[in-house]
Amino acid sequence: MTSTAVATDGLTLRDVVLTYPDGDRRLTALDAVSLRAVPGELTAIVGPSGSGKSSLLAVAATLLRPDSGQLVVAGQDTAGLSAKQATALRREQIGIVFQQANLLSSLTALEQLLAVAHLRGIRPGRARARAEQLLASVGLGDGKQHRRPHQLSGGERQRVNIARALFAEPAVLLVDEPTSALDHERGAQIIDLLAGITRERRTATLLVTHDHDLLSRADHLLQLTDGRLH
Ligand SMILES: Nc1ncnc2c1ncn2[C@@H]1O[C@H](COP(=O)(O)OP(=O)(O)OP(=O)(O)O)[C@@H](O)[C@H]1O
Repeated sequence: MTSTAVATDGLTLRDVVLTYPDGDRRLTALDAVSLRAVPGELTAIVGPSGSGKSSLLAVAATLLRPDSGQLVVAGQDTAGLSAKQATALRREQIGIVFQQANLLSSLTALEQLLAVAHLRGIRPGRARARAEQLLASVGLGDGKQHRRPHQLSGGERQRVNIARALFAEPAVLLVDEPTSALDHERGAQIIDLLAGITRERRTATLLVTHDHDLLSRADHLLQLTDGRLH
């Protein structure tokens, strides 16, 4: 089956069902979930532990294939994609900010971004200029780009994480509990940063969170309960 281009940008899920094996039955983690995240807008999903938030992000990131339903990323229907094609789509169109900044302990902030550039085969000179510009845009311009993770605060590490996710200029930005490891003030700064990035870079941003400050900054707010979206 070949993939079909669909006249829609951002991210669309339609009637997505995801189940996991559960003994001799199946547990329904996502129950006919439909949503649309559009460029330039921040869509937040809130839900209790076990409601399916991580599962939803994993499907949106093409890391898990749903049992049924449709996922469209930047106009590309993912249904017919091979694993290799899905990886290529993820690399080009999707930025993922995980809950814990998964930074490599031996690399400086700048090198974390250059490692991504290397994997993508981007010329070192060009990559460095872009990495420096991106780090400056998330507030890490003043020499902090040469620090290693242990020399940065939790909020600064999260900024590196965000800059890294933006390296490929993704159409879709997926964010998992970005403020969970931060105090109130640092969390608020990260929220401002994500809201600004969404508007300025026109990313279709989908984030899951418990943080009520974050929720108040979202353009759209959806509630997930037992795998169903309201
Ligand atoms: N790999 C798996 N195998 C079996 N069941 C799973 C698996 N991953 C998640 N589940 C179940 O699917 C449901 C949704 O889990 P998910 O991790 O998506 O929820 P969540 O809202 O992200 O929870 P939390 O906030 O605690 O991270 C839960 O009932 C969970 O136990």
